[in-house]
Amino acid sequence: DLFTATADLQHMLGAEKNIVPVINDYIEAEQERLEQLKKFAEEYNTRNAEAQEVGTEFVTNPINAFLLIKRLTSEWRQVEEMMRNNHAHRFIKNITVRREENEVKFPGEEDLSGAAIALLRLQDVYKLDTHDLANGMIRGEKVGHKLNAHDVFEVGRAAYNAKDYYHCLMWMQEALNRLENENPQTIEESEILEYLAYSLYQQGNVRRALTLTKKLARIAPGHPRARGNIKWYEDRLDGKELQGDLPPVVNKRVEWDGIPERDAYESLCRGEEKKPTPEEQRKLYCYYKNDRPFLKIAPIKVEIIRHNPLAVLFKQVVSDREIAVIQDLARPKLKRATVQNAVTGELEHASYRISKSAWLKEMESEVVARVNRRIGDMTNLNQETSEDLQIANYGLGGHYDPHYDFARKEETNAFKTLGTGNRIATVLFYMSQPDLGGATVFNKLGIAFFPSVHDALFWYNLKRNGDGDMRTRHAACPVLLGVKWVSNKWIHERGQEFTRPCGLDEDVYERFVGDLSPMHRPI
Ligand SMILES: O=C(O)CCC(=O)C(=O)O
Ligand SMILES: [Fe+2]
Repeated sequence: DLFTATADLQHMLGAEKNIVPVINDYIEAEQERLEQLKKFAEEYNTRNAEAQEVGTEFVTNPINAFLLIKRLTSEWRQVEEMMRNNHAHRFIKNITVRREENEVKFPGEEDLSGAAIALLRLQDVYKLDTHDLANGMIRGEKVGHKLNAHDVFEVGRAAYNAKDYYHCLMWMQEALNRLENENPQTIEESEILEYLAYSLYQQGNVRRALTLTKKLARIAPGHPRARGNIKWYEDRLDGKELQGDLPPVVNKRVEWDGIPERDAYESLCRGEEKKPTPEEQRKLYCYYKNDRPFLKIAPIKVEIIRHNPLAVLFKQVVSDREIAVIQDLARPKLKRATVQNAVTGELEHASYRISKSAWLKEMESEVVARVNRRIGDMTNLNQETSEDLQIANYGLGGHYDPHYDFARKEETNAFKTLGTGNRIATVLFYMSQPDLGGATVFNKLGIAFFPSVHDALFWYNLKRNGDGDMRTRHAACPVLLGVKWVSNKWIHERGQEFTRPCGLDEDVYERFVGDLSPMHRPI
């Protein structure tokens, strides 16, 4: 699939460019063929005109009779042949071969529905209006093309296929509105009506479903399902509620989609943060970190974002050149991100994590090794047991729903093979800055962090007694506009016995990065 990473989507522009010469060559070949056919027609015409002039006597002449027969047999076969000799297959084959040889990346059905579902996700999270989106508007700005009725219908159809009748209804209604002003129309009204009726029914409005289906039967008398559907909706109504005004359309979003904290998460994505109290604010500060030999000459700027649990931002810790090298190394390796099934322990694709990622080993490049060393200097944590550097590129509406980076007690299979214990801390480098959206949000803490390129966010996932810190539940919000690249380093427990010793009580927390104090001392 292409839609899960913008790095791959960019290849599609090449595919579109490739199509133009193919269509043009095809048109040229066809024009030649049609010219020849025209010549045949002209010849038939002149010869027939002569014959008509002579009249019925024309065929009493054996030579003429022979020629006429020939024209209607062997010559006609030639014409037939030429009519059938459409060159389409040759050109289509050409494109198919190139697709298979992967010279050009072509999106498939999965990409079309993935892109449509991405629009719906963005619409919900960022509260975007269907009509505005269909006009190419995001947050009052024109960012893209206007969609025609067929485009809008296609989005609605993807919602329907995902059994998402809430969005199906909105988009089918919009498709219908658009169709009214179209000339020529890009889709048949009857197609829209069938979907619209069904989603109205699913959203609890059987009477409107029935009314629309009756209209469908009227405008498309031969429709294969209209009659049956009318009967079906009538049966649902069971003769009741047939009189009076049609009930208003109430289109409610499905409340349960597997994310218990959905509303809180989405509002954070929109930047609706819980503001820190003046008291909390007073305790936030920046400092130069120079507690390691290398940092004496190149201190690192640290910004404390919040306390207990501590979250900090390391400022300007990766350069443009390093980012470019890392992206170039990662690009050919990008694979759709997987998530671990909590029950089976298997890795699988999931709609709640849309991105592509790659792992980079230290041996692959001095740049990767250098970044790893820097992480040691940033965090004071032992890097020998860390995972390789993970690079992620988010795709259309790319996101990662709320999750923990550490393995919970019940997830016994996680990280077992590594033998390095749980993920004690996370470093998240921002390697690009999306134009809109794409925040990292901590929904329990009520903070949203909008990517700032070159910086890295850092937090401890485990408490000082080794238990997972449930307050670190976090998510990557969908990218609304632009490109999001991040790079993660997951640091493990093993080897941190001296770099992050256990605290004396369960609530001990760091007041700054690398704070070794064993006591709980609130600030
Ligand atoms: O991309 C982000 O903002 C967060 C990514 C994340 O949480 C993860 O990959 O575990
Ligand atoms: Fe995460």
